Amino acid sequence: MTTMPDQKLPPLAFLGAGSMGGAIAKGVAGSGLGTQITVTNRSAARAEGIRVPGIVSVALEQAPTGNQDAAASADVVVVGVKPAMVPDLLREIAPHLRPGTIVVSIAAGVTIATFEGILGAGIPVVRSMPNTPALVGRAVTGLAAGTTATPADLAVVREVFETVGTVIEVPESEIDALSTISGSGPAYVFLLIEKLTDAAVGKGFDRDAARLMAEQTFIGAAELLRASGEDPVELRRQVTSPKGTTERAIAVLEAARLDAVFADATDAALARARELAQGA
Ligand SMILES: NC(=O)C1=CN([C@@H]2O[C@H](COP(=O)(O)OP(=O)(O)OC[C@H]3O[C@@H](n4cnc5c(N)ncnc54)[C@H](OP(=O)(O)O)[C@@H]3O)[C@@H](O)[C@H]2O)C=CC1
Ligand SMILES: O=C(O)[C@@H]1CCC=N1
Repeated sequence: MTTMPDQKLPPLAFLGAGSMGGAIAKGVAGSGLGTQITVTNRSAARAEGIRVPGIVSVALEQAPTGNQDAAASADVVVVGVKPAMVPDLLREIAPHLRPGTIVVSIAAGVTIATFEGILGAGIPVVRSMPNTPALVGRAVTGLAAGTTATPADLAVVREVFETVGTVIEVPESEIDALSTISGSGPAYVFLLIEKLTDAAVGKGFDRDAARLMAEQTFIGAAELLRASGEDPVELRRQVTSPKGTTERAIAVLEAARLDAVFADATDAALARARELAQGA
């Protein structure tokens, strides 16, 4: 480790600055914990979008050895490209990693065995599954240690992800299932907001008013859940006046078997993670 005395985190490299890699990098940079963060990205346009204080952003269009250089100078390298691109990227950086450099996966489906098979025994691997609220310090990240990652390696990666939210350590066998809940979860929430907004438009509100009602209701409910520490079942009960209006709406939602819908949706995500593991 080459952590400077005034730095809380080791030097980090993020290879691939898309929705997820970019959100973590920006979230870590915004956390105020001084560290060296290098981010690479294939296109200059997206590299430009990540050029914020605390981040050195490198576009491969302009610096073709950017991944190799970033990998060589970091203690923790986060691989942020699409699952299908992971093997090629690992083969590209493997000769340039210093022994002991921790390589962190954020890729859906791709196994630790795939990482370790390409990187070799001297490179500890940690598999993670974050989510995009990392950008605002509210991620949920699952972490699973590879076969040669030590507790100290895992602790370093935990520290990085704790700067952008909550960390849950799980065995690798549970990472895909966790991904179907928290990895994909923000998309489910945004879909529900979209649908509630559409319902408001259907009641005659203009789209701006509809969005305000739907979005602020979600944000307010989430904040109430967080601040109260109450069970969501109890908070729902408090809204649902006996013989009132909410009771009727909830009855319709329950009749639509939301439990089965969510079970099916998360099963579909799990099946896709297993396809991705096969390189599909
Ligand atoms: N999106 C999410 O909510 C989550 C995503 N993940 C995982 O994160 C990974 C990335 O997904 P996501 O962020 O959605 O995808 P994006 O397409 O948004 O990001 C991938 C980024 O990688 C860049 N890139 C492609 N090839 C290279 C390369 N060789 N070197 C450097 N950069 C490269 C792309 O650049 P350009 O577009 O400029 O060509 C792009 O900006 C995936 O493995 C996914 O499974 C995990 C949890 C949640
Ligand atoms: O959709 C995906 O494949 C990634 C993994 C979890 C969230 N986004």
